[in-house]
Amino acid sequence: MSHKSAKDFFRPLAVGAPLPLREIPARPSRAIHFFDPSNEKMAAKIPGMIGTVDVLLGNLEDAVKADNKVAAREGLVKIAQATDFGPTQLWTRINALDSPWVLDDLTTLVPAIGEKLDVIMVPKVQGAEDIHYVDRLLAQLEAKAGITKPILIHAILETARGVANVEEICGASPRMQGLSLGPADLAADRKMKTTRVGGGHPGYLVRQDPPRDAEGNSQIDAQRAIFQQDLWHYTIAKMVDACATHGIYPYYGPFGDIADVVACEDQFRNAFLLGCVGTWSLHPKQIAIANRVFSPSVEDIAHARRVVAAMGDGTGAVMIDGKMEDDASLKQCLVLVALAEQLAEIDPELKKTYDAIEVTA
Ligand SMILES: CC(=O)SCCNC(=O)CCNC(=O)[C@H](O)C(C)(C)COP(=O)(O)OP(=O)(O)OC[C@H]1O[C@@H](n2cnc3c(N)ncnc32)[C@H](O)[C@@H]1OP(=O)(O)O
Ligand SMILES: CC(=O)C(=O)O
Ligand SMILES: [Mg+2]
Repeated sequence: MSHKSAKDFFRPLAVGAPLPLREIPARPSRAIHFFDPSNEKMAAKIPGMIGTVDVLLGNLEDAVKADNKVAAREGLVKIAQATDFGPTQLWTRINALDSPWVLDDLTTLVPAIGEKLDVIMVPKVQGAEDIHYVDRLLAQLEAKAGITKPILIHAILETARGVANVEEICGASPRMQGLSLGPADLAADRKMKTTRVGGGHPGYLVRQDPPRDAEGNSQIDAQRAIFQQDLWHYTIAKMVDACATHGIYPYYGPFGDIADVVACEDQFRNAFLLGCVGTWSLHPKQIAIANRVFSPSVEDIAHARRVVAAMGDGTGAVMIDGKMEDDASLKQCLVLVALAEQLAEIDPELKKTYDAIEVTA
């Protein structure tokens, strides 16, 4: 197998294409809000959402009817050309690489709105070869269109082979911005016996051991606590490790039970705690949930700042509220403090909230 030299990653893949980035910027992306550009009612709401959400994503793939694929592509071009997105990023999800639409998606979008597109999400990525294909094609199209900044690639992890190859996918190109979990297609591809778009399942559980009677016999019919387990823990953890290794960003994905805002918040928070930087929003009501969950809480920032202040030069150990803090807990606190600072730069309300926190001794 031939490998590129390390330096090859910093050369464009087409003469005249922009130089690849050496670091992926840590731009806030708590919610990636999906809209169907062929749905006129939905599309009309998009300009008014700028500044209320970190990322707006024009979706061309699943959830767009086959008859509307061209209208969605053209609708996205129209919206992007007519709109100043200000602080909000513009992403798209193109059709799958084996579909009849994807080539036209790329050859239309890059020349028409390539300067405005921050990230292209590629669905059903199976391995590095899929990223290499998009990488080279983007370079050719960028060069031809005179695009000045490289368009980044985000892969959806939604096939068993994609999960098995997650490391090579993350490292396949300097364009790789991040990964999202695609729980619906992944469940189907793995032949999981679920019927949902993300979230939990009441059947996936662990039950408390049965109590025993005086003779030591198990009382299996007794009332016992059950603990629902997280179907996605393994994949999200694997994704987070692969992204952290490669300096790119992991995201949860869709939560299809739009009405269940409580379980949605739980699922998002599990992903936040495990290391994800954001999630998807399918409906306007999920944006506020994502923004809340993926912004560190006042309590966490208050505690983190206390640890930072108490740790001085960052070495040694101190006791705070009966707990030992040292270099390693300080590093965790610094992750939260850095995230809060980054979010405060783009979110004035959050800045006020974080500025008002008093650091106690
Ligand atoms: C597994 C995967 O691939 S997940 C990713 C693909 N799926 C998607 O992208 C789905 C995107 N979301 C949607 O299509 C819709 O939100 C649906 C189908 C889930 C629900 O749509 P509706 O039944 O119309 O929702 P609802 O009636 O609550 O909508 C309320 C308002 O919000 C608007 N709205 C709904 N979703 C969105 C959205 N994603 N963006 C902007 N506006 C929206 C509706 O147009 C409606 O406007 P109105 O008040 O002026 O009539
Ligand atoms: C996110 C997505 O596309 C899926 O769950 O299949
Ligand atoms: Mg999918």
